[in-house]
Amino acid sequence: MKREIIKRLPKIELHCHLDGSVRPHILEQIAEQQNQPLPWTGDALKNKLVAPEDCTSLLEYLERFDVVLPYLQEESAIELISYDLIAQVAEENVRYIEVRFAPLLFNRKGLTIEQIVTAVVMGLKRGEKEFGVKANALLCGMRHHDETTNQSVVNAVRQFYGKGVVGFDLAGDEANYPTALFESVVSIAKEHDLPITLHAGECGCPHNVMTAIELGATRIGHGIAIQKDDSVLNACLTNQTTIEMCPTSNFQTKAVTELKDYPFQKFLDAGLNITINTDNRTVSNTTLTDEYEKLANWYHIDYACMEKLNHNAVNGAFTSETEKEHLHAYLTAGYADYR
Ligand SMILES: O=c1[nH]cnc2c1ncn2[C@@H]1O[C@H](CO)[C@@H](O)[C@H]1O
Ligand SMILES: [Zn+2]
Repeated sequence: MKREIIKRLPKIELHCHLDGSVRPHILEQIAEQQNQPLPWTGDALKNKLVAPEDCTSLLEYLERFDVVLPYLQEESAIELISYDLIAQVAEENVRYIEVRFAPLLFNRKGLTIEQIVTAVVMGLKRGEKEFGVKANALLCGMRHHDETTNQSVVNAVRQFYGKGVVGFDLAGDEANYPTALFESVVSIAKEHDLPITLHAGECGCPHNVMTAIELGATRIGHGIAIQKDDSVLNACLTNQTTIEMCPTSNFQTKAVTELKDYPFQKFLDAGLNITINTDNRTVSNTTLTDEYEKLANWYHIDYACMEKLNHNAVNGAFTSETEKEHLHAYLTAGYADYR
């Protein structure tokens, strides 16, 4: 399987964090504009932004975000990284992307949640117009934030729903903040019929996935721990839950440590609606092309399988039925010569 072909084939991405996908040269540009030059350049800067080779946990992985966040507190910077993410994915023919971020990590200098969300949506729309990639935003509550703070994120999803924002997510430290703690916050999203995808099953706990489904999530971020409990796997099958797998990230965060324990083939054979994603392009030092290339090397998947994974992503996407029809048709045409 040729990398150039994988790169060129149409792709859909459902799980990509904005703040984990800031290219080093863009961060340098922002730092200069803000008169807070970075203390590192070149490889030293990259090493600060990318999760370490010997990363031991999700918490250690998440420490990487501390480097970029101080620079993402102004509207122009937020707009620029959003636009640049679309530029990045256009290069590898991602046709539709859902970009997620936690608005209340960008308010250290006093920006309101409306200003923050508007800046992201403007950047995504500018990218959409220039590169022809459809982009929608997902707003993340953070597990370490209090209930009132996370409720204001759900309110922002309501306010911006259909105006560039398409759903709610919960990100952050799953091991110390299990999904059940967020019942009331997620219920508000559910009561208002807002689409929900939750990070769950990234830290060894299958019951977090079960709780997420019970609370109304139709998609699960990572879901690796589903392999530990057949009742959870069956619940995912019954509910046709979409699973957003992120192979590189899953090894870095130690959701798995050995290839033999990675559940891609198991999930595929079981008939789960799995999709492939980058999670964080910079922190995980990856692209969607890299992720598919890894799967091709590890599992010898063919182009037809890649096409199926992308159709799964369209089915799980939080977009209109008309848009989904267009995306399915685009995929079908794009893979026609490679089945
Ligand atoms: O794999 C992950 N699991 C849980 N949380 C994550 C992951 N990647 C990024 N974030 C968290 O989501 C926030 C909003 O984008 C990031 O700031 C990071 O803290
Ligand atoms: Zn994630």
